[in-house]
Amino acid sequence: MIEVENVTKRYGSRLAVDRLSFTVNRGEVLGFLGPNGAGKTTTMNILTGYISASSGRVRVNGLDILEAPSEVKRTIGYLPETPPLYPEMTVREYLNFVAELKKVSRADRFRNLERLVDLVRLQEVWPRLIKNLSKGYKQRVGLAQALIGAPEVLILDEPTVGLDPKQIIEIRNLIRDLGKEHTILLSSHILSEVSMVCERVLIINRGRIVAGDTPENLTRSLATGSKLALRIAGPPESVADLLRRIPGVKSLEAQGVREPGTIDLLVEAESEADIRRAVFAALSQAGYPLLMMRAVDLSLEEVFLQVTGDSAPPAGQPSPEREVS
Ligand SMILES: Nc1ncnc2c1ncn2[C@@H]1O[C@H](COP(=O)(O)OP(=O)(O)OP(=O)(O)O)[C@@H](O)[C@H]1O
Repeated sequence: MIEVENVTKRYGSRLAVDRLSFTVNRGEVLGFLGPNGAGKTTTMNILTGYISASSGRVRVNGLDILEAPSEVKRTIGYLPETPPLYPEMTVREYLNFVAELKKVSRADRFRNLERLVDLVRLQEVWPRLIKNLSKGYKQRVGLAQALIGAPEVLILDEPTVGLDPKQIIEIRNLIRDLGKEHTILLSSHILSEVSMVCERVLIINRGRIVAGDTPENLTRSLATGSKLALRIAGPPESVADLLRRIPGVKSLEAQGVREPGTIDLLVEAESEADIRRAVFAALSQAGYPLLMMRAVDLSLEEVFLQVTGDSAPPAGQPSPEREVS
């Protein structure tokens, strides 16, 4: 649906996007993840025809953006980071105005807008001035303007930035619903957001793609060995000695005491080794009750930091844990 081939963008001597190539398949929700200044907005502006690339090629639905700009623009709905709203207009006036700009025929306009208002849930604020709306509603109006003219592709630049937690959940749910009928490219620097909403993620850093896969595969492929979080009732020294002797155990890390008389440990296994049964058997044989065992995945935060060149995840950001027993 979208083919980006070797796209480079320079601002003077600054290289914002460096030989970027990727495709977005029809019906896919693709996350575009990267730190500030990575080149996300620049890429999106090129895809939507707002700015031109210094070199490279973009095709949407088989059409080259430089050869058929109007057709390509009709296929794409764009929600820039700051939606282009007119504060002195009511929601109704503004969306009618956008429909006019996008040359939606008068006959289709009413039906188009009625459906949109339903979809984006704007009924309540339809007659109100845009300047008086909350940030969450303004973002919905922004989404509605992107959806006018029924484009197949939606390009959303940081759609939840500046929203409160409730508004963020609402907008994410809305994007997930829109993903059923649209091809979506969504940029974000919030890792949990892309893993919740997107089927595939591209991580971009300094204008280049440094990783791309499903969120699950990214976390799996970069994991060096599996980790287990354990809580065991028993004397810390003896428990640690016992665990160290189990074949396949690579390292142990004390996690402190969270329940009196118990010890919490993080056990890292050699790559591919499944040590769960051996851990259970050794502890039960020694009479040390195993109170908790969880597999600990590499978080998307850790993947992101690995591929963007930082060495460790920020302090106080533990990996999400997955219950296995
Ligand atoms: N109009 C411009 N003139 C000069 N440099 C620019 C311009 N727009 C962007 N840049 C630079 O290009 C690089 C990529 O910027 P871009 O806005 O695309 O990144 P981003 O990933 O969207 O970042 P953010 O998450 O902060 O919006 C940055 O170094 C930025 O300073």
